[in-house]
Amino acid sequence: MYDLLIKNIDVLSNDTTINHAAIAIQDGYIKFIFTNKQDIVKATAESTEVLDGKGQLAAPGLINTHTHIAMGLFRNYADDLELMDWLQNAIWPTEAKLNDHYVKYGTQLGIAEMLRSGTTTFSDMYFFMNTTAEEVKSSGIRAVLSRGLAGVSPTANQALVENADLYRTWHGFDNHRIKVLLGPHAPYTCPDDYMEKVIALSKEIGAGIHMHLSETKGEVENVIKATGKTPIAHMHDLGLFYNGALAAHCVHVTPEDMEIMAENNVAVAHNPQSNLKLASGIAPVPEMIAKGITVGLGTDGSASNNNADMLEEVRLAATLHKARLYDPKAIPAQAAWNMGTVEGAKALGYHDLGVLQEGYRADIVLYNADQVHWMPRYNDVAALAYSANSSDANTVIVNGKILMKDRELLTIDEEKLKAEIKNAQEFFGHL
Ligand SMILES: N[C@@H](CCSC[C@H]1O[C@@H](n2cnc3c(=O)[nH]cnc32)[C@H](O)[C@@H]1O)C(=O)O
Ligand SMILES: [Zn+2]
Repeated sequence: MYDLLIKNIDVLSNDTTINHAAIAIQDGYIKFIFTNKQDIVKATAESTEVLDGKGQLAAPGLINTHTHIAMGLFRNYADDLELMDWLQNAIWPTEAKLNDHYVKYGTQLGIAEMLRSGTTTFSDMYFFMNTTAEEVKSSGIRAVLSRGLAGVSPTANQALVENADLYRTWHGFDNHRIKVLLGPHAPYTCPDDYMEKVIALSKEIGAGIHMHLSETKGEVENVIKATGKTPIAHMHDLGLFYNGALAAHCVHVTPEDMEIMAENNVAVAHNPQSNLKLASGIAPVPEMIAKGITVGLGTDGSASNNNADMLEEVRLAATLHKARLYDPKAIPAQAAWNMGTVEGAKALGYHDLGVLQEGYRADIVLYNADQVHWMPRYNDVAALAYSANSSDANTVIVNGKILMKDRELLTIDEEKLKAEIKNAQEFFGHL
């Protein structure tokens, strides 16, 4: 018996489209991809639920490797500032007014937006994370959660306790639909003695690391001034990478930094839109990939993007580096698509996610490909990277469960959500 069969469907598996296929899902995994008609007839009779995928393309769900998802609450709140000005003068004073109630609806807003645009996994760094975990649980999306840890904050030690609790409560939930990392925020908010506590806690409980690193020129210059080393080299010397890490941004990294990252399994969350908008720069992604570093894509928070649309990040990853290097082959469509899917999965420690293949986790997006901007259908990966709209995502499945069907969210009450976001806007007001 299969829990779900998607039939009459074109399936994007790695770089090829399998036409007229059927995907059989059992216990959250892709059990079979059938192409033989008789097999499909048989599987139809053996399935609890059958979806007709006519006119649609099944593709792996997008994987957002770096965000602060509840920051959707601050979308279009303070724009056109550079990182430190934006954080210190706009965002942090406003975040001081956050509580569980607002984070609940901010998280729901982000999850609704991600599901609607074909994202099935996100990696978050924020606070009030137990609330975020509850929203992940009830919405059915996949998430890797970390509690942002700022050593300079008055709640620095309490934050460590919260992150450890988050790990103990949620890590591994629902066959690893939820995982937990520690979230030391950044070099400029985490002094060395605090990083030592983070590393000790990581070793004690076995949790991995998610940190902003080498985001701006100013950050790198300040760390060099204080320690004589780049942020990557300094964190390496402190022992942060003893078991790999997920590093967000890595815009300003040297060839020596890249060697350290490659040798120590430091994966990168590349956030091209946020880096452009905060005027941080362009990360040397082709160079990092050439060194063997795993690079995934992220949106960063919706206050610095200003949306959670991963297809935009795929498109930017595919185009930005071409122009920077005057090389159309710098990041081909397939490489950008892989960064948005299977490479992102690897960066988050999932090795059976991000490709539609037997034995892989059933996180699947059905795109409505029967539209003029998809035609002609020479190359579906190129269509996704260069032509598709994220709203072409029609049906979304995570862990074998349908979370959006024909553009209707099945686990989120959108009308209530919109009303709550209006209330939040009134509460936070203007700067
Ligand atoms: N300071 C918080 C915890 C930090 S959560 C993660 C933080 O990252 C911030 N953030 C969002 N985008 C970026 C970015 O691009 N670089 C650095 N920090 C960011 C975000 O506003 C949030 O404050 C506390 O009181 O416990
Ligand atoms: Zn960030």
